[in-house]
Amino acid sequence: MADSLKQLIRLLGYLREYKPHFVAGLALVLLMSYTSGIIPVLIREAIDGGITTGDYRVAVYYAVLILLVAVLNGAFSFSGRYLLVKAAQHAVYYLRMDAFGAIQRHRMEFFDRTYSGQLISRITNDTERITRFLSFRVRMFVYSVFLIIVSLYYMARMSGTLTVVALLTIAIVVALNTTYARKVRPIYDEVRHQTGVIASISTGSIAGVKTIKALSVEESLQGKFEGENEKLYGLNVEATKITALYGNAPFLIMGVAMSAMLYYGGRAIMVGNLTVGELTAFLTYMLTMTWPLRALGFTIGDIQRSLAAASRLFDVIDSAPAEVDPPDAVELTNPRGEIEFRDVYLTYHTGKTVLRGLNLKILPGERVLITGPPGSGKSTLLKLIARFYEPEEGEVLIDGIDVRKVKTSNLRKIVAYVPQEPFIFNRSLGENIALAKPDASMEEIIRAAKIAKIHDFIALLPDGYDTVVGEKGVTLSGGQRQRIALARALLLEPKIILLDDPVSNLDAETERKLVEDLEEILEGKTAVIVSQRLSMAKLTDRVIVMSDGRVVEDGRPEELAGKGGFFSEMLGGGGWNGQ
Ligand SMILES: Nc1ncnc2c1ncn2[C@@H]1O[C@H](COP(=O)(O)OP(=O)(O)OP(=O)(O)O)[C@@H](O)[C@H]1O
Repeated sequence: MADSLKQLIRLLGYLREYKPHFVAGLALVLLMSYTSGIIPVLIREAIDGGITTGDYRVAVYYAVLILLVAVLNGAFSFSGRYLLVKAAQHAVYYLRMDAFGAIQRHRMEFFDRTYSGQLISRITNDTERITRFLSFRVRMFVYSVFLIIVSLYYMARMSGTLTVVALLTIAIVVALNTTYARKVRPIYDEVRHQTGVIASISTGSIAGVKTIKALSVEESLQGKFEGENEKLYGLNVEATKITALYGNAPFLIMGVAMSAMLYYGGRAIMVGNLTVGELTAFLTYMLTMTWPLRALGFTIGDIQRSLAAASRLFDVIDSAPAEVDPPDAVELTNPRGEIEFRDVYLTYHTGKTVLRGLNLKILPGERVLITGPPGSGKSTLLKLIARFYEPEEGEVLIDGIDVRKVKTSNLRKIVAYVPQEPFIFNRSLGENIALAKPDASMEEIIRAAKIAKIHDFIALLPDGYDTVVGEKGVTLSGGQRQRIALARALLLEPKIILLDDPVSNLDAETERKLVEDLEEILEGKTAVIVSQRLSMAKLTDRVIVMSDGRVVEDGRPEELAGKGGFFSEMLGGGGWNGQ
């Protein structure tokens, strides 16, 4: 409870300069409740003071008054809703910005632990729920509670017994609606989840259509889809059953209450304890309250859930590092490109220890091939140089400085990491190359593309560098994607270039060309290349073989070729010169 209050206060803090709008919106909602609550009293006056006494002018007077109050009620409702929705949208705008910023600041490890779908849901579903809460639920809550108070006040002044009947009815209906909301919500959550499952099977089957057709697995996929579709159907039927039962029960109870009022009220009128106007007012109150009572049941259940959504978003925000760099971070102005691992240990969040006391020094301008069996920690080594992960023990140094002490923006300029499967965004080729330097000039982009040997291909496209890649745009081959990623990396003129398995997805001819071009691309840079391919060894002047997180072979390729270890096995008995 105290926790929920804290979340609520923090959430309201996001209203910032829109707090007055929010407060004014709430005040207008109160006025709206009041104007709704006063109408039955005016009806009573019209009946008792005009209709039953035959005073035509009194009846007309109240009719006009009711019309005026109704117009006011509409105006309050409109402006209250407008102000609250505007304020809520602003609060959620800031919240979304905060959450997105925090996600950007999070370290790689966070993304290993968190499902991307969950994060997307935080930014989309959770913020949507909070918007609804701040604009609609809060409004309905305030409106309903205040309307009930106003109604009970006027009712109590007319008849104690009838007010007790009304009060009992209110309690039962709110309890029923709250139970209904509590029962149906988990099912609707499952419906939402199941709809997601069906969507992901559909997208998977569309994205992976080639594999599905190649393996002829359409039928088994259809079977899987059918199973999930049946589940969704079952859930919807269950929700409908609960809705049918609980959705109608409150109307029945209201009906019972009104007939009891009519019976008791009728007798009270006959003995002169109640007027016709008063009874009509009571019945009108019951009708006026039917919908607010229903909304109240839902709102009560939703407060907790909306605050839980807010709390999930706050968790994402709070767990992100406030600053990416430590305050004493330095810049390397004239990097030489030396890399050193000093007794480095790394364990991933899964508990898997990948590096165990790694020691390694790579000299400026050296070209090193890192090879070894799968899972031996080769890619991890590259990721530590780029500081995607930080060692739990030991240090990774560039030019003798711990990478943790180098400003991230500076480090990204010095070290370029080209992943095995580079991500090409659904944007233009020019934007994709200039990703790390959005203000790069066209000359810079073209220069990088030329060095990466992709310029000629781009120049031949009708839209050149403005050609959009991806859905509804041009499709790139594996080799072209690699070269775009290389151009992207080269744009910042890095001193150190890290290539993670650059040729694994390429055919022999594309691989041969890339190796040839890399000779030029890597000119004057320290290069660390992870690969199992011999073609890559041809490019390098040193080979390091990793096994189980340690260096087991280290030397010039021609030296290692004859040693009978992993590298000479990789040569397949052909020897270094024989290749
Ligand atoms: N982000 C991560 N979270 C948890 N474990 C990881 C992560 N990345 C890698 N690992 C694990 O660490 C071990 C080493 O992985 P790494 O990718 O460094 O090996 P590798 O030698 O490059 O393998 P490959 O040649 O198959 O790419 C593997 O067992 C892998 O499952």
